[in-house]
Amino acid sequence: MGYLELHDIHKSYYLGSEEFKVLKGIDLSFELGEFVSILGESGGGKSTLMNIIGGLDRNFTGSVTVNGETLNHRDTQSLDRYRRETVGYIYQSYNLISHLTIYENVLISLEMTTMDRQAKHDRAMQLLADVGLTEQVHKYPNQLSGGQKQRVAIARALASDPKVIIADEPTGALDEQNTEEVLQILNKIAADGRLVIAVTHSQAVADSGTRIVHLVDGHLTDEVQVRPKANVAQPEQLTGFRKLPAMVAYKTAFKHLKHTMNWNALIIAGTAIGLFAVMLFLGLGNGLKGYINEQVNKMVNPQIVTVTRKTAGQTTKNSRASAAANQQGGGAAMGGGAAAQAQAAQSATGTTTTATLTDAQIAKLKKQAHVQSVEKNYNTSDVTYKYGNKKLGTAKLTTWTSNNHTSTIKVGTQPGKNQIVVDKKTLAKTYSSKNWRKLLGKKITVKFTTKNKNGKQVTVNKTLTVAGITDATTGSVTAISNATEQSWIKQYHLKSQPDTVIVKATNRNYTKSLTTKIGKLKVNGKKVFSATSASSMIATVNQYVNLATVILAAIAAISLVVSALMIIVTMFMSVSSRTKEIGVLRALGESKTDIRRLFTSESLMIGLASAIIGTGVAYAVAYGLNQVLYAIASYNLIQIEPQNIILTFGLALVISLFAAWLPARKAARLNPIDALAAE
Ligand SMILES: Nc1ncnc2c1ncn2[C@@H]1O[C@H](COP(=O)(O)OP(=O)(O)OP(=O)(O)O)[C@@H](O)[C@H]1O
Repeated sequence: MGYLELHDIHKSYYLGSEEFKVLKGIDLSFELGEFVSILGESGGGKSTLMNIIGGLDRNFTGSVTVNGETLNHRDTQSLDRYRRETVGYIYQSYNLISHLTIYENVLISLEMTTMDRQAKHDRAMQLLADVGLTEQVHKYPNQLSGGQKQRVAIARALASDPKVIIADEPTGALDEQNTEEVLQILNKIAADGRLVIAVTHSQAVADSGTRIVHLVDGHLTDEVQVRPKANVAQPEQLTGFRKLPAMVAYKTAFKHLKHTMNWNALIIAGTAIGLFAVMLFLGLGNGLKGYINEQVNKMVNPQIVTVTRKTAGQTTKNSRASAAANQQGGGAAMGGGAAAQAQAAQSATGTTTTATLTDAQIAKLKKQAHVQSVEKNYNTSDVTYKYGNKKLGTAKLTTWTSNNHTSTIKVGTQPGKNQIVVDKKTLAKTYSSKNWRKLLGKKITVKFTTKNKNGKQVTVNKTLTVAGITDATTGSVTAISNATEQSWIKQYHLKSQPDTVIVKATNRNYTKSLTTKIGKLKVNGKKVFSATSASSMIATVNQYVNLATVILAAIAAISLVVSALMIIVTMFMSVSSRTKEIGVLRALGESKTDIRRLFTSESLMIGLASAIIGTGVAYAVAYGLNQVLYAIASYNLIQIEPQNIILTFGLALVISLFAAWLPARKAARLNPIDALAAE
């Protein structure tokens, strides 16, 4: 029984429904130690037979037996294994991988063995030394002569220590001297106990082997035993085998990426620009939100919820603001969102009514979860202020609460008992437009008319010390302390119910939920409170900023579609320019998965490089822009956050995987024979 046997092999090609019989019943047996030449005319079916022996062709009838076991041609995996473990190929046109050095060309075959790193290196170097190429190991194939290339191919074929070497016209492209050298090497390989099967139409080449088989018109016609085969004991298998590790595919992909860097650099740059733009817009969105937050929180306390009564229809007619307004027939000069809430609707008759909050309602607010404090806030419109005989102006008077930011006090402090803070623009500047600061510490009189709790008209006329001068961007703030207010209520028997209460949350994180909750609170089945807070305002503004950010980032992301198309084109170009390489790798025993991984990982590397560059540029541009914008806004307006980076890398990953999908699939599905035949 031979080491390798062919039994009744038939093979036909079809052009449409027309059948062309190429092999018409081949029976042949080979022994280890033989160098068999299959001699025949061009078109006689020699290469077809070699592809069947080498496990590249699956569409034939008959069987191939190796070492007593019949090859299962229907099972791709066992064919991959057969090529990986048993067969080594030498081609007429060398078929070296052009972007790998000759050392790497040999190593790629060793990567599917279980040898350790050092052993693989030593074997590759030894094999290259055996074919006289020690000096050339770091050269690329295009830097070698034809004879040298064929010797690299021989070293590669021998690398994984296969039992069978298939050589398809191994000397077809060589001159006489190189032909002689290659034939000597092939003879030595057979003499070492392997089986060498060579296809040739050269009688001279055939004569240098141990046996010649003639293939004519699909039949074996006659056999000539040139000399006896080498008689050596079957050498022990040098190594075990494994599937190609994923890392090797990544490394090979990286080498190819480097090799074609000029073109790939453009693709990477294009994709990086798209990713950079997405990231910058997201960073700008973050920055704007942060800036708005900061600005609003500078003006108002973020823990505060301002609560008033819900509708004018439910008002009581006893508030001081309404009394004053009724008497004097004027609207109050109101400032700030909270104060605006305090003013109820003006009726058609021109009277203003303001709703007040009862003690029971205030108690209900105090009971809510996450409430730290509840302060009464009194607002009185049309209050007249005088310094001596000099009238400073008429303005609303309010009580100082936690909602007033101390940063609004330009000079002085917040008011204590019998003290007042006055607004710079409406009052202090009347005192002196230049030396308005000098009003600080002066005593001024405060006068207004209102109805007391018995409905009687009273005039409040008090002298207070100016403790501070305010300048708030939200509007004019002239305020007394709650202690002063309470003493007036006592002295003049004024109503003690406030028109506004200031609810302070235990933590700014609760402000928004507390605002919503208070707005929904019911007394006697009716919603009674109207609640506003800076947090809910900020949330609304943030919603708009988010919307704008997403739209801008999405527009930028459109450019990524172009990037994806560019990567697809590159990958398709890569597949077609590497078709032969795909055939070689399959012949070496790489599986479809290995080939798919090769292209997918190259595309992923393009995506990854783009994301890294895009992120780097985004950070650099953000830094530069922030330097410029800081001068205007005193804030870093572009803030790239970790989740933006994650999103960008995610996008790059999706794009590159998507772009690689079709080309990698095409590459993996290539028939190894067609791939090897590619020009
Ligand atoms: N994929 C194919 N489809 C159709 N016909 C094919 C195909 N491959 C080979 N043939 C035909 O099969 C026959 C045998 O081809 P094969 O390549 O095996 O011959 P060969 O003996 O190796 O020739 P050469 O010495 O010129 O390389 C030829 O007539 C060829 O035209």
